[in-house]
Amino acid sequence: MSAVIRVGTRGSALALAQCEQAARELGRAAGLEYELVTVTTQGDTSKANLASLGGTGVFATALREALIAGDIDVVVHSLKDLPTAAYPGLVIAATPKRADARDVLVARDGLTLEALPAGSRIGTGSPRRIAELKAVRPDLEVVADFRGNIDTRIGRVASGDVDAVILAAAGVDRLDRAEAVTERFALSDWPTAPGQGALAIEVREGEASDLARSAEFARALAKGLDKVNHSTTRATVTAERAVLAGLEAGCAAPVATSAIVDDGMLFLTASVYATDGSTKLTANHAAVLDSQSAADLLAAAAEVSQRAVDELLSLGAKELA
Ligand SMILES: NCc1[nH]cc(CCC(=O)O)c1CC(=O)O
Repeated sequence: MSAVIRVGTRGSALALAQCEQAARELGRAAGLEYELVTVTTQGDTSKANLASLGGTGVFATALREALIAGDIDVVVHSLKDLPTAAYPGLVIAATPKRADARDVLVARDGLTLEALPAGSRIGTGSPRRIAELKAVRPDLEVVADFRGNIDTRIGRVASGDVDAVILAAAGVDRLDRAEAVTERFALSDWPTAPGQGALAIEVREGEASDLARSAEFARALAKGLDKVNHSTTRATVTAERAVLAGLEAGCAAPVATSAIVDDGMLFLTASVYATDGSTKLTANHAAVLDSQSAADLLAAAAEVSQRAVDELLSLGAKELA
């Protein structure tokens, strides 16, 4: 079959690298060729601080509009940047196997967070990372007006502009910059953003619509999406995002959640921070998995996230987030 899957992506180096990898897997699984289609989003062009843009969907909206219009067949998103609210007419059809969900430190002279001298300047604009940092090292100085792509951010350490930056391991690894990392923070004491390190492949709902190019193409694409979906990743990110939705918080909120599947159980840790790091509320929950079936995993995800939301709300998360 000669049909080509048109895969929409942002144009940043990271977006292109991760999209290329996901598209290659999807093409192979579907038995179809693929091409990348770059779409510029508001998050790419705006100079404003991401938190002040409202956070929700600044990277996703233009891609989603192109998908609805039928200009592309699928979109590869960083799941972390996708608002939790459903987008009418679109569904997340696959979440490929997640990369490293941790945050990392890139510091001068090989330093760890503990070894950085008091007063060191740390670059990050993420309210979650600022709150987590202030909770453990209130003596460091946060440089919060800090944007730019991953190479730029790492470059600001090399140039001495800041002493360290905090980044997502997945982004650094995907861009082959792991050599710059001086510490990877354990998820158990430094949980990260819901969905961090995971990709979401989004499609139009009910691909039988007249936008689909042929029934045969739609069937091959659906089969490929099913194959690249990783059910453990799907369950863990579903649990994490359900916490964010349950707290009615956005992706810029100081909410950190990390779920893992280990030893026949699904574990979830969820924390809500006061922006200044002075208060941290944490809920830890686990559910036993009867089997590793997709349905079982999703049932466990729903259960642990509901329990975490209930606990965080009863602890007063609404007043903090
Ligand atoms: N908010 C920007 C963003 N969106 C996804 C990633 C990294 C890759 C990922 O989490 O999948 C990053 C960069 C960062 O937070 O350091």
